[in-house]
Amino acid sequence: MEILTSAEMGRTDRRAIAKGPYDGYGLMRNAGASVVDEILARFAEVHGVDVLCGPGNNGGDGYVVARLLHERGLDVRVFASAPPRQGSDAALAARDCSVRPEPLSVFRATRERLVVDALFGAGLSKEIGGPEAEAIGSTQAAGCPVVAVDLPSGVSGDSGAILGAAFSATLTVTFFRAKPGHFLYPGRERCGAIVVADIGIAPTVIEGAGIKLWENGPHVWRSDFPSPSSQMHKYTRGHVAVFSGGASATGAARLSARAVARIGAGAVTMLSPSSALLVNAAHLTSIMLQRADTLADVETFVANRRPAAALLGPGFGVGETARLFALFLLGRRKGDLKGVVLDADAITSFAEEPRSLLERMVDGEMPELVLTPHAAEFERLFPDIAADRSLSKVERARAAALQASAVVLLKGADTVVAAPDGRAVINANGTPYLATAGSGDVLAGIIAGLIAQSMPVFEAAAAATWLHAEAGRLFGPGLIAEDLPELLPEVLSGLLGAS
Ligand SMILES: NC(=O)C1=CN([C@@H]2O[C@H](COP(=O)(O)OP(=O)(O)OC[C@H]3O[C@@H](n4cnc5c(N)ncnc54)[C@H](O)[C@@H]3O)[C@@H](O)[C@H]2O)[C@@H](O)CC1
Ligand SMILES: Nc1ncnc2c1ncn2[C@@H]1O[C@H](COP(=O)(O)OP(=O)(O)O)[C@@H](O)[C@H]1O
Ligand SMILES: [K+]
Repeated sequence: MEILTSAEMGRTDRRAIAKGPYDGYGLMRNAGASVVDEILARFAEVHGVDVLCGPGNNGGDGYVVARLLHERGLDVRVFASAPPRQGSDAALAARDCSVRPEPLSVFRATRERLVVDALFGAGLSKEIGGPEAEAIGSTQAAGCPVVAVDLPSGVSGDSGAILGAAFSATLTVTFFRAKPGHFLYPGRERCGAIVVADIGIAPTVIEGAGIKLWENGPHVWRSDFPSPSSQMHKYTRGHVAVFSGGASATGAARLSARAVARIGAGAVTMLSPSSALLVNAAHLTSIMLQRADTLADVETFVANRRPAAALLGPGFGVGETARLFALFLLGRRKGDLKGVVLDADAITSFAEEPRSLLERMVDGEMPELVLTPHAAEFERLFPDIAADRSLSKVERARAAALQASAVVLLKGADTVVAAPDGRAVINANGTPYLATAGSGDVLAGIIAGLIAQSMPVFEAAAAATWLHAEAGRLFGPGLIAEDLPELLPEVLSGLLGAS
């Protein structure tokens, strides 16, 4: 499913109205009716409803909700912060609603009554204050159920930021397509359950509109997902080089290597410094081991063994060696090395001089780069982008992807994956159980393993994020990073259809 910004949704509404069959008020009636359907289905025991209406079209939806619930015999009160603009669709909706509005300033929430929040939706343009903020405070104190129309008022639809104050909804009913603020924190935790209602806008209305943001899921990348063909051998199935850290830091790379293998790459070689060879040898079985202390060692390995993808960073150590190895790998030809995943220490190694990485020479023949920073690593590599508080997480990841000519996977509970061409996904199937040491190392391994199997890099990073989160959810409480690669076969069976 596409995710639309407020501006894109506004354009979509206008196109839909121009195309018909519904005019603006028709869409508003459909929107209100869809909210009412959800209320009746989910809050059957509620008899009293307070509908809070703002001055715009979001308030207009509220008047429709109030009218329909009143016609159903519910005890409905309407509280309006300001009257709708004369001649607007909202004014028509208010006219047709026989429940007389009271001023918002007299509204006091009570535990028994449902609150319908129709103060602001896509049009929220400044911080909430005054009677609107008091209404939010009163509702929160009462602890009553809240159904938000389109978005919980106070949540920015574009960034998920809280503008002053915001409702915490039990249920949010949005229209046609979700907005970034439904998926990005902190907005996401204010939405409660999210329903995307069909209000009679044909999906074809957004064709050609250049929408480049999606909720992450198989629909984004399933058609590029690799499966082995009968003619393949282990090296054509994808060979990945994973770089190990020193003797006391080998576990991270082994987690990555295990994930590379489990996601279906045919062969994995661990490149290990001499100091860690014995530790790695004691722990590796199907994964091959190769000594690599110097750049010359890496050059020889790459020239002779031609891995399809390389992963550098987990447990590797921060410093000159990481920079040297990374820039060497990125200087190969795509025909030899499809992609390079730089994670963790490999990202931090460029903190002092990000330009040597970000402004490296790039042409279409060079390996693709995937960067997988968490928020702190992101700030080290992209301090200016991180400091710009006006940017949403999607915009930050996109700006970084453009600057680095790389796919950027910005981690967190709402991981965003962005490509230099502007395509981006927000991930929504995660679980806090993924916040465990080594979990990111597994994710990086899954990406490298998919790239080695010829999956395009943006799709590989998006798929890896989703699969990693599915594995985390499948295990649930007690999850440690070691569990994640072992859950991939089950997740893959679900995705590909067990045979
Ligand atoms: N035809 C359409 O365009 C449709 C629009 N729909 C609804 O329309 C909504 C968008 O409507 P609008 O663009 O009118 O926007 P809103 O109704 O979200 O808000 C706009 C109004 O609020 C004021 N405002 C914004 N922030 C404020 C603040 N912090 N304090 C006080 N006043 C503030 C603005 O000056 C403006 O008067 C959507 O969220 C959706 O609920 C639906 O009815 C479906 C069809
Ligand atoms: N609260 C959360 N909800 C969902 N996913 C999370 C949460 N916290 C972390 N994650 C995910 O867990 C992984 C942690 O990776 P990272 O920060 O690199 O940890 P490590 O370096 O220990 O492996 C990332 O994929 C991240 O998106
Ligand atoms: K609202």
